[in-house]
Amino acid sequence: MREQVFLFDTTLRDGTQGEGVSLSVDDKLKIVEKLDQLGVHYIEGGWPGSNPKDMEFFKRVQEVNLEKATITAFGSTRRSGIKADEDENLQKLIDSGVKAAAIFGKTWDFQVKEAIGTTLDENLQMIYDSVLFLKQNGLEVIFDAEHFFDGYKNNRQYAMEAILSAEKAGASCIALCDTNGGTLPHEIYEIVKDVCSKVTVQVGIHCHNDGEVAVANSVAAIQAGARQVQGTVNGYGERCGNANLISVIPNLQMKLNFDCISEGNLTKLTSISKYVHEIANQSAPSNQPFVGKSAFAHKGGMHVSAVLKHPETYEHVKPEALGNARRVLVSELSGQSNLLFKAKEWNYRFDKKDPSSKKLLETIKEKEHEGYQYEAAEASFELLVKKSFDQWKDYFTLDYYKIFIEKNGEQAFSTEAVVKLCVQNEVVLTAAEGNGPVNALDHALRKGLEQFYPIIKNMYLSDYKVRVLDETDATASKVRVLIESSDGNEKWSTIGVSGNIIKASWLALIDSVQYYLMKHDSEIELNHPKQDEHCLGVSNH
Ligand SMILES: CC(=O)SCCNC(=O)CCNC(=O)[C@H](O)C(C)(C)COP(=O)(O)OP(=O)(O)OC[C@H]1O[C@@H](n2cnc3c(N)ncnc32)[C@H](O)[C@@H]1OP(=O)(O)O
Ligand SMILES: CC(=O)C(=O)O
Repeated sequence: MREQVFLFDTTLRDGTQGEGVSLSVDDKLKIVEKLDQLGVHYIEGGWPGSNPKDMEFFKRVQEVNLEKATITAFGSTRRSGIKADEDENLQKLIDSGVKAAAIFGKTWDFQVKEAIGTTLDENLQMIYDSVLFLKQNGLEVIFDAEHFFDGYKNNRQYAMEAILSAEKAGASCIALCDTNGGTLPHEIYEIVKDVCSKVTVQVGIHCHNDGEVAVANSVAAIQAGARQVQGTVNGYGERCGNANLISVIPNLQMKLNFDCISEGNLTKLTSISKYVHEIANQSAPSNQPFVGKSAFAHKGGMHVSAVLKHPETYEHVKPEALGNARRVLVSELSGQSNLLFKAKEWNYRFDKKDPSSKKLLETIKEKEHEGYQYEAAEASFELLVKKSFDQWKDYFTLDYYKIFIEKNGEQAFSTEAVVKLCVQNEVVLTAAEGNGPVNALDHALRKGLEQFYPIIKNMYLSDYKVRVLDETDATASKVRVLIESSDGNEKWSTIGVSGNIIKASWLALIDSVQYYLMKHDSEIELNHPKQDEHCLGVSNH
């Protein structure tokens, strides 16, 4: 039978101790609902004794209907020299209206003396009194044994006395904290095993990631007998963060056969991770294990060839089990298999032996050598594929463009672009102003095209990035321009490379427009008679 591991999420408390992470009450409430839907057992919402925001959270969360999660409030043991019922922090835990509290207490003798400046005996009494007081007021109490592993290594007897004091007072779980995050998995395993043989209540684990082993440490603790795991979504937390529950859960559930959440809910991990990154305004690392965009992205030709035969050749778990997806990247490291995968994705008929597919691979490698990077510009890559397979259609051709930049005395810069195109057999000459040369070109191009293809009014540039490819050539360097475009529903990326930034931008810009028109070809076909040779102009490229 699979054993249950209880999940204790502290994204809303320890997660917000991470630099740059700040959540409003509304943000916290939204995350609570997601965590509950995932099947998390305890959600630590904050520290009521710390600030009015957390107090408001505990008030408002009472109105949220939760299926599974127990909302938990965080605090510390009573201050030294006062009684538990005189301690404001403990009182606020009760006032917060929660059913469970997690309080931290010192278990490292050095910290008792140096950080809180009291005697070892008084600290044991503080732990006992505080747990008992909360219990007597009807709360379930989880005792966070702060710095437990450092304490155990320094003075094992005292560290054990501290947690036994919490157990004696009625704590339901003793969560062993690697507060400084410097302990290694083999030490965690040994120490947790020893503790599990000496306490009768549930043992939990709370790891920080300073040695970059918080997930491994959490897993080791569960293997040694702990049954509650504390951590945060995406590993946010003080300094280098906490154990990332988004990785801990699948490791425990898919590899070690523990139950953490229901099997079906594993597929929610990718969307929950993204959701929390979004709300916390953090960029999602592409290489985040299990759920990142690159977690199942195959680039090397050898890998793709094998993955097409058997995905498990280069995947440790199935991406779809986590709500993620397999991707194949195209680059100078590609083989025919990468193209085969992409062609299938886009419904092209593709034969590895076809000379045009070999030619396409060569073109990609040459272009990448020039500075193109197709893995970041899939729309440009798809256009390249279209060209190779003679499925290309020029929706317009360029005769010329001219750009005028004027700076006149005190006046601000003014920029104007003139574009001459051939569209549907008609010559079109337009001019437009813009904030800068690329913006002016964009406006002039659209002005010329909108009358023929009104649909392009829906698209806009959502991002524009320039990268200097060889900075040793200073202003003569080649640049790579990446443009991201959107129509509010879809996003697509295109690329241009040149020694001239305007030309690189133009190449990326026309790819973006060509791509959008190609994708909506069925909607514009009627307005698109065949071009006669008269007006073909020069190639866009
Ligand atoms: C390992 C962890 O992550 S613990 C959680 C850490 N998180 C936070 O600190 C965020 C929230 N904190 C806060 O809002 C504030 O620090 C408060 C409101 C809790 C306390 O603020 P202040 O009263 O101004 O105290 P301050 O933060 O300066 O110092 C902490 C005090 O708590 C005492 N203390 C620390 N740990 C404990 C403990 N386990 N039990 C009792 N007292 C403790 C310290 O000795 C110190 O008291 P002192 O000033 O008499 O030396
Ligand atoms: C309690 C806690 O957050 C820690 O010891 O790291």
